[in-house]
Amino acid sequence: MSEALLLRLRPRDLASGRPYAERDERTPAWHDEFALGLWHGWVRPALRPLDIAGAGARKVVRLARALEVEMAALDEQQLRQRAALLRHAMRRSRFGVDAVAAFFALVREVAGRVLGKRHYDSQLHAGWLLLHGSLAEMATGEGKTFAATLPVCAAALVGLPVHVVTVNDYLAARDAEAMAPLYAFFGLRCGAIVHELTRAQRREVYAGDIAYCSNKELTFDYLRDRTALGDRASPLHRALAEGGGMSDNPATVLRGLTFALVDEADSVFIDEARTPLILSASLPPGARGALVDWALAFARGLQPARDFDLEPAQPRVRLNDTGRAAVEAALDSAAAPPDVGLRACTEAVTQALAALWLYRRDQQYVVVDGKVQIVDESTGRVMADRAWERGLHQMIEAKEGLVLSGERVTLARITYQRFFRRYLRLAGMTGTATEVAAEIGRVYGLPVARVPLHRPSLALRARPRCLPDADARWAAVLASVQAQAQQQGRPVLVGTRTVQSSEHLSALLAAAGIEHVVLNAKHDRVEAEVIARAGGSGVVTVATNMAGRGTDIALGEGVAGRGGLHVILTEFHDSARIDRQLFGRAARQGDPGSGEAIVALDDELFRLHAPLLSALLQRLLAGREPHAALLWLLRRAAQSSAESRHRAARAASLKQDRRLAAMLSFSGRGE
Ligand SMILES: Nc1ncnc2c1ncn2[C@@H]1O[C@H](COP(=O)(O)OP(=O)(O)OP(=O)(O)O)[C@@H](O)[C@H]1O
Repeated sequence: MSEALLLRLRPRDLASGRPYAERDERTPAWHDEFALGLWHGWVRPALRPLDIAGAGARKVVRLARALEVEMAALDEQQLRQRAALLRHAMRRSRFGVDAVAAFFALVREVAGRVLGKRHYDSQLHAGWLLLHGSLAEMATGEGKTFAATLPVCAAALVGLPVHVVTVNDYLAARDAEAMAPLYAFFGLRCGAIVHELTRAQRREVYAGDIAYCSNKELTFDYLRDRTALGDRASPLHRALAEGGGMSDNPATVLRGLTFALVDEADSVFIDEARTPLILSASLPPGARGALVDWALAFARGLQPARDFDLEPAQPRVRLNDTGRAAVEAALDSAAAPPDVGLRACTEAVTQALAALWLYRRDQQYVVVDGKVQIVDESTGRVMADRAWERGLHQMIEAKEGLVLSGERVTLARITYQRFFRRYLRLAGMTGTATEVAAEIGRVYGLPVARVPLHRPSLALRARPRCLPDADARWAAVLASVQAQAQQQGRPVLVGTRTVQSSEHLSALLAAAGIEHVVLNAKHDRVEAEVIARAGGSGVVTVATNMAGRGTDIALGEGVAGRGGLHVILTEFHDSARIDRQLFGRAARQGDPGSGEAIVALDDELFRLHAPLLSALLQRLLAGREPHAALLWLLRRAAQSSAESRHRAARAASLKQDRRLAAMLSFSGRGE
């Protein structure tokens, strides 16, 4: 949305408790999407040397630098007065270069006084790009959280409600608390939305100027608002409301989707965009319990290949003709559940097979307090309140011998793709966007722009190693931990892909007498303390992907002199971006640090996504380590196959979401 329109929003358009400002979604025609993909994927990268977006940013940096001395001479009162003037100047000039540069110089000065740190030039550069709705790619550790305060202050000061979106509650609370004093200086109210808050508390936070929140909490709040608004969420009703024909609706908590700044944008826009968010209500389990038990018992008697085909890479399971015939025959027997047709039975058996063969405890889910909780593969975190669809969740509960939760009915659903496109102004930042720039441009309309490094990186990367099997890998990891932590006194972060492997490694470390801490979806309550200690000399931290993104490990006394943090990656992820994020925990902001990958040839990634090549290598190498070039090839093959599968899943999910939305709006329901 253009600045002119954005800045024309009046306070009453942005009040809470009424149908609110958001972009009306129009499904782009295929040729528009194609053209956007071409532009963002090929033309823009080719134009990068001209760096059109960067020209404005560099001018902002230059002008802000020139104002440094002048700003430093102002006292607090004068700084506030100047901020009030610049507020008008930014509005009038629609966030023009001169006004924004002067305002950024002022924020930099204030930050130095109230937070004890001043924005680097690279952060000013990023700030300009973000304010104008780009996806700023800043290397890991360059200080995105702090850079975000510049556009956030500018937008909030001119009266736009700002949502700073991050990937989890821990980061939302941490960032809001750390940055609050800066916002307070300008009289801006900032708060964090975390899972525990009530609706009333949420409304209070959103009513402030700046809300830090996780993508999940924000989207669910939106879905609840849309459900509360019901039919009145349509553009027609909003128009009526603007004419004063509709009363305020206290059931909503948000104040519209005006400006969102999404941290770790590739994680939110891409990795988490495969599954839609579903607002559901629980029905009592009722008669389904009998069907679930029967299907599970029946499925236990079936055999792969004979009765069903397994496709773990998808992941999918399909009954074949023999399996279907067996279900049909079983229906006639006395043990079959009463009053259930063949279709429902076949579906239940298929779900039971998926529960038994595809979903493993401590990998795709954990059992905490008697409940099955899904673990998000890319973030390593529990996705509270999410459940698998179409009875699969209950099937897994039955497999684990837990009390069945009720069947769920969908009240509203939306994918992140459709949700974030509704913001009038959207911006994002991440350390890893290049690979997905085309998709982000096509789907979200966001151009990707790279921000120069503040200081040259001192990261050291050892040659990746690929051991013949998992046991050999763990032995090598143990040896490396001993060498780095015990002999050299460096802190070591070992990243594992699943909860199960983190526990396996933990047992091995304990047996070897190596003191360590574990951070995974089962112990997420201790996260802040674990991270606070993880940079100490000789401290060993074993963590799933929970520590793979956004986590800032501060180096302890004397650690930089010993080489800084050492990161060990024990399994490649489906996407190279996630690997890079894990390595990005070390060597931040010009600190020393290093990383190494120690993987195994029989890792799931290779087995599922490059089965032929990995089998061939296993045969040819017969226990030896592959040459670096061969490992590179294997990794490329597996990761690009996994990524293209995920891309297809995202496209399918978006298509289904649009179809369902069209059906629901046709039948008179909002979402
Ligand atoms: N201008 C600055 N002056 C001093 N310290 C800074 C500055 N900017 C950021 N930092 C510090 O640098 C560290 C890294 O910042 P932060 O965690 O925001 O990085 P990041 O870019 O978000 O990293 P990641 O990509 O891993 O999420 C933090 O400890 C932060 O306080």
